[in-house]
Amino acid sequence: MGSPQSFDRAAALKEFDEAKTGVRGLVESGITAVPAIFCHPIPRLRHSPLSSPILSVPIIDLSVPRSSAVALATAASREFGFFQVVNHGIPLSLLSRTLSAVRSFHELPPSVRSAFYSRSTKTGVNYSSNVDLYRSTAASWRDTLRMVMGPTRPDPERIPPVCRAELLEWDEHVVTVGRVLMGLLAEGLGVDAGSLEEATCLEGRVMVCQYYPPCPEPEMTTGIAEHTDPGVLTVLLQDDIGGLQVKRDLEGGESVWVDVQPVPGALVINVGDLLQIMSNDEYKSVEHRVLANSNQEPRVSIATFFKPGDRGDSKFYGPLPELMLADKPPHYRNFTLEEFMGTFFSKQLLSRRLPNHFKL
Ligand SMILES: O=C(O)CCC(=O)C(=O)O
Ligand SMILES: [Fe+2]
Repeated sequence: MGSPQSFDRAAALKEFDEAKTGVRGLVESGITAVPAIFCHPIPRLRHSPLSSPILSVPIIDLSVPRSSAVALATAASREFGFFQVVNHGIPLSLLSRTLSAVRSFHELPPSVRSAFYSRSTKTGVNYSSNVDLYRSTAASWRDTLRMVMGPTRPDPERIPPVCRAELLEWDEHVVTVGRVLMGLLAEGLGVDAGSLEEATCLEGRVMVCQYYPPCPEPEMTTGIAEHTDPGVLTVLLQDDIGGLQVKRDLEGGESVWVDVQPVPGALVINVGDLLQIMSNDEYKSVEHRVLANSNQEPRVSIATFFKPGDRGDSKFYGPLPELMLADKPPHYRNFTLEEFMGTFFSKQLLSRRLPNHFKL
């Protein structure tokens, strides 16, 4: 039995969820304070302008000679776990068109967008607020349209018409960039450039179209709580609002948050937990978060999480076998993708250090 307080919270979560219009719906209703279910009890997890102005995430020009691109992407993945890329080959007009289409979806009239609202991922497309709503200590100021784009795409009819063409086109371009990046990062490990693609890492794709409405009390909550991404690699398109921060460890055990400054035309790339494991800790999957939006305008971002498409129960993942040839002991045991993702979904975003579950 829960205490009266926890009963109230459960009821409030249910009421919010059943309205089916997300955080945007609260803002549309004219609220001027952040409801209790979003208030973070731990001040350090709230919005805090503690970012370091002197550190920044590396920006890599993909039009440099390949050997330089390998060296830069590899160094950034080892040290930061995050970098931005420019001259990636995706037409710049598509970046803004895709972001606007996603914004249009989240700003559809409540009765139209609520038809897509669901916690079920069965159809491969669902709109909801807070993937971990019923598991987290505090909800975050964000709504999400989520699509499983691979290994098989959803029935296009399931994708909201207002952003359908743009997201399907976006997915194609993201795969092209993903292939380039996985090639660079595999080469940087000293294994065959096609190793990650051969491990089907381009095939499994989940696209999340995030919408961070303006928040009346941004210091009370978060846009997305600190977490690492479970997959292999994340390709993120963000608009010009800002708020994404990456944790950077300093010498002496301290850490600071570093802003991922919006750079026009750039994509943000980060290493996920599976790539940290497959690279046997050569590359780092790093904690990041998004502050609750303190601007007047909403923030929009689109993340594609790449993960292996091969999910058979006889297919095991772990440190790349080619890496183990060089007499290095593996840091992780092998596991199936089902076991890996099961561990991911059993946790709230905040508490996960997924690779630790598989450490030897
Ligand atoms: O919106 C962003 O900038 C980041 C979102 C994110 O980290 C995620 O969806 O995993
Ligand atoms: Fe993330």
